[in-house]
Amino acid sequence: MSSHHADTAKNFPVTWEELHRHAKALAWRISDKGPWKGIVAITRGGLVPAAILARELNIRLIDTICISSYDHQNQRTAQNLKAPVAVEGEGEGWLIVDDLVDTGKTAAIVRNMMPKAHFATIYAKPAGRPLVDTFITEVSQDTWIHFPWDLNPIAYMQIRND
Ligand SMILES: O=P(O)(O)OC[C@H]1O[C@H](OP(=O)(O)OP(=O)(O)O)[C@H](O)[C@@H]1O
Ligand SMILES: Nc1nc2[nH]cnc2c(=O)[nH]1
Ligand SMILES: [Mg+2]
Repeated sequence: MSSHHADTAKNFPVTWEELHRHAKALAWRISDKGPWKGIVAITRGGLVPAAILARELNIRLIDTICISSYDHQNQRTAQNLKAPVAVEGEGEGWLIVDDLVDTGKTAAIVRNMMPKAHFATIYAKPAGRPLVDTFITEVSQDTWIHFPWDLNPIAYMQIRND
Protein backbone atom coordinates (compact mmCIF):
# COMPACT_ATOMS: atom_id res chain seq x y z
CA MET A 1 0.00 0.00 0.00
CA SER A 2 1.21 3.51 -0.74
CA SER A 3 2.13 5.76 2.15
CA HIS A 4 0.27 8.70 0.58
CA HIS A 5 -3.24 9.19 1.91
CA ALA A 6 -4.52 12.26 0.14
CA ASP A 7 -8.22 11.38 0.39
CA THR A 8 -8.62 11.43 4.13
CA ALA A 9 -7.35 13.95 6.62
CA LYS A 10 -6.57 11.64 9.52
CA ASN A 11 -4.84 8.28 9.70
CA PHE A 12 -5.88 5.85 12.40
CA PRO A 13 -3.56 2.83 12.45
CA VAL A 14 -4.78 -0.10 14.51
CA THR A 15 -2.38 -2.68 15.97
CA TRP A 16 -3.10 -6.42 16.27
CA GLU A 17 -3.36 -5.97 20.01
CA GLU A 18 -5.88 -3.12 19.75
CA LEU A 19 -7.87 -4.98 17.10
CA HIS A 20 -8.02 -8.09 19.27
CA ARG A 21 -9.13 -6.16 22.34
CA HIS A 22 -11.82 -4.31 20.39
CA ALA A 23 -13.07 -7.53 18.77
CA LYS A 24 -13.32 -9.17 22.19
CA ALA A 25 -15.19 -6.16 23.52
CA LEU A 26 -17.62 -6.51 20.62
CA ALA A 27 -18.09 -10.21 21.42
CA TRP A 28 -18.94 -9.42 25.03
CA ARG A 29 -21.35 -6.64 24.03
CA ILE A 30 -23.40 -8.97 21.82
CA SER A 31 -23.06 -12.11 23.94
CA ASP A 32 -26.56 -11.71 25.42
CA LYS A 33 -28.20 -11.06 22.03
CA GLY A 34 -27.83 -14.63 20.75
CA PRO A 35 -28.06 -17.57 20.40
CA TRP A 36 -26.69 -17.36 16.86
CA LYS A 37 -27.24 -19.73 13.99
CA GLY A 38 -23.85 -18.64 12.69
CA ILE A 39 -21.74 -15.74 11.50
CA VAL A 40 -21.78 -14.15 8.06
CA ALA A 41 -18.42 -12.47 7.52
CA ILE A 42 -18.29 -9.66 4.95
CA THR A 43 -15.07 -10.27 3.07
CA ARG A 44 -12.39 -9.42 3.16
CA GLY A 45 -12.33 -6.95 6.06
CA GLY A 46 -14.78 -8.94 8.20
CA LEU A 47 -12.76 -12.16 8.08
CA VAL A 48 -10.33 -11.53 10.93
CA PRO A 49 -12.94 -9.90 13.21
CA ALA A 50 -15.27 -12.84 12.46
CA ALA A 51 -12.54 -15.32 13.41
CA ILE A 52 -12.00 -13.62 16.77
CA LEU A 53 -15.76 -13.35 17.45
CA ALA A 54 -16.32 -16.99 16.47
CA ARG A 55 -13.77 -18.16 19.02
CA GLU A 56 -15.06 -15.84 21.72
CA LEU A 57 -18.73 -16.77 21.17
CA ASN A 58 -18.05 -20.45 20.38
CA ILE A 59 -19.60 -20.25 16.91
CA ARG A 60 -18.41 -22.79 14.33
CA LEU A 61 -20.72 -22.12 11.38
CA ILE A 62 -19.25 -19.27 9.36
CA ASP A 63 -20.47 -18.16 5.94
CA THR A 64 -19.34 -15.27 3.77
CA ILE A 65 -20.82 -12.52 1.70
CA CYS A 66 -18.27 -11.14 -0.73
CA ILE A 67 -18.63 -7.43 -1.51
CA SER A 68 -16.05 -5.08 -2.94
CA SER A 69 -16.54 -1.31 -3.01
CA TYR A 70 -13.09 0.26 -2.66
CA ASP A 71 -9.90 0.30 -4.67
CA HIS A 72 -7.42 1.39 -2.06
CA GLN A 73 -9.09 4.52 -0.68
CA ASN A 74 -11.26 5.22 -3.73
CA GLN A 75 -14.89 4.24 -3.47
CA ARG A 76 -16.68 2.97 -6.55
CA THR A 77 -19.93 1.10 -7.19
CA ALA A 78 -20.18 -1.77 -4.73
CA GLN A 79 -19.96 -5.17 -6.40
CA ASN A 80 -21.79 -8.08 -4.83
CA LEU A 81 -19.60 -11.09 -5.73
CA LYS A 82 -21.15 -13.87 -3.62
CA ALA A 83 -24.19 -14.21 -1.37
CA PRO A 84 -24.17 -16.38 1.77
CA VAL A 85 -25.20 -19.98 1.02
CA ALA A 86 -26.30 -21.16 4.49
CA VAL A 87 -28.65 -18.28 5.28
CA GLU A 88 -32.34 -18.80 4.64
CA GLY A 89 -35.13 -16.22 4.62
CA GLU A 90 -34.40 -12.83 6.13
CA GLY A 91 -31.38 -13.83 8.17
CA GLU A 92 -33.04 -14.07 11.56
CA GLY A 93 -30.62 -15.38 14.19
CA TRP A 94 -27.53 -14.67 12.10
CA LEU A 95 -24.67 -12.40 13.12
CA ILE A 96 -23.18 -10.31 10.31
CA VAL A 97 -19.63 -9.11 10.95
CA ASP A 98 -17.53 -6.48 9.20
CA ASP A 99 -14.49 -4.52 10.26
CA LEU A 100 -16.16 -1.12 9.81
CA VAL A 101 -18.93 0.95 8.28
CA ASP A 102 -17.90 4.10 6.41
CA THR A 103 -20.54 5.48 3.99
CA GLY A 104 -22.81 2.54 4.86
CA LYS A 105 -23.12 1.37 1.24
CA THR A 106 -21.80 -2.13 1.98
CA ALA A 107 -24.00 -2.38 5.05
CA ALA A 108 -27.06 -1.30 3.06
CA ILE A 109 -26.57 -4.13 0.55
CA VAL A 110 -26.15 -6.70 3.31
CA ARG A 111 -29.08 -5.42 5.35
CA ASN A 112 -31.24 -5.60 2.29
CA MET A 113 -30.33 -9.29 1.86
CA MET A 114 -30.65 -10.16 5.56
CA PRO A 115 -32.94 -7.56 7.19
CA LYS A 116 -33.45 -9.59 10.39
CA ALA A 117 -29.79 -10.39 11.04
CA HIS A 118 -27.76 -8.58 13.70
CA PHE A 119 -25.13 -6.37 12.08
CA ALA A 120 -21.94 -5.84 14.11
CA THR A 121 -18.74 -3.97 13.28
CA ILE A 122 -15.72 -2.97 15.33
CA TYR A 123 -15.47 0.58 13.96
CA ALA A 124 -18.10 3.02 12.67
CA LYS A 125 -17.99 6.39 10.94
CA PRO A 126 -21.00 8.72 11.41
CA ALA A 127 -22.53 8.17 7.95
CA GLY A 128 -22.66 4.39 8.41
CA ARG A 129 -23.51 4.33 12.07
CA PRO A 130 -27.34 4.18 11.70
CA LEU A 131 -26.98 0.93 9.72
CA VAL A 132 -25.07 -0.94 12.46
CA ASP A 133 -26.75 -2.68 15.39
CA THR A 134 -23.61 -2.91 17.55
CA PHE A 135 -20.14 -1.38 17.20
CA ILE A 136 -17.31 -0.55 19.56
CA THR A 137 -15.41 2.56 18.44
CA GLU A 138 -16.55 5.58 16.43
CA VAL A 139 -14.06 7.59 14.37
CA SER A 140 -14.72 10.78 12.39
CA GLN A 141 -15.80 10.62 8.75
CA ASP A 142 -12.48 12.05 7.53
CA THR A 143 -10.43 9.33 9.26
CA TRP A 144 -8.89 6.42 7.38
CA ILE A 145 -8.49 3.31 9.52
CA HIS A 146 -5.42 1.16 8.74
CA PHE A 147 -5.78 -2.48 9.70
CA PRO A 148 -2.86 -4.68 10.73
CA TRP A 149 -3.59 -7.19 7.93
CA ASP A 150 -3.05 -4.39 5.38
CA LEU A 151 0.18 -2.99 6.76
CA ASN A 152 3.63 -4.38 7.39
CA PRO A 153 5.06 -3.32 10.76
CA ILE A 154 7.47 -0.79 9.23
CA ALA A 155 4.75 1.00 7.23
CA TYR A 156 2.67 0.93 10.40
CA MET A 157 5.40 2.71 12.39
CA GLN A 158 5.72 5.38 9.69
CA ILE A 159 1.99 6.17 9.83
CA ARG A 160 1.96 6.01 13.61
CA ASN A 161 4.76 8.59 13.73
CA ASP A 162 3.26 11.02 11.19
O1 LIG B 1 -19.46 1.70 4.44
P1 LIG B 1 -18.73 1.58 3.14
O2 LIG B 1 -18.44 2.93 2.54
O3 LIG B 1 -19.37 0.63 2.17
O4 LIG B 1 -17.26 1.02 3.48
C1 LIG B 1 -17.05 -0.07 4.37
C2 LIG B 1 -16.52 -1.26 3.63
O5 LIG B 1 -15.31 -0.90 2.94
C3 LIG B 1 -14.28 -1.86 3.25
O6 LIG B 1 -14.33 -2.96 2.37
P2 LIG B 1 -13.70 -2.91 0.87
O7 LIG B 1 -14.77 -2.67 -0.14
O8 LIG B 1 -12.54 -1.97 0.87
O9 LIG B 1 -13.19 -4.40 0.62
P3 LIG B 1 -12.29 -5.34 1.54
O10 LIG B 1 -13.08 -5.65 2.77
O11 LIG B 1 -12.07 -6.54 0.70
O12 LIG B 1 -11.02 -4.60 1.86
C4 LIG B 1 -14.64 -2.30 4.66
O13 LIG B 1 -14.08 -3.59 4.93
C5 LIG B 1 -16.15 -2.36 4.62
O14 LIG B 1 -16.61 -3.61 4.15
N1 LIG C 1 -8.98 0.02 5.67
C1 LIG C 1 -10.08 0.80 5.51
N2 LIG C 1 -11.00 0.45 4.59
C2 LIG C 1 -12.08 1.27 4.47
N3 LIG C 1 -13.15 1.18 3.64
C3 LIG C 1 -13.94 2.24 3.88
N4 LIG C 1 -13.43 3.04 4.85
C4 LIG C 1 -12.26 2.43 5.23
C5 LIG C 1 -11.25 2.79 6.21
O1 LIG C 1 -11.31 3.79 6.94
N5 LIG C 1 -10.19 1.91 6.29
MG1 LIG D 1 -14.95 -4.85 3.39
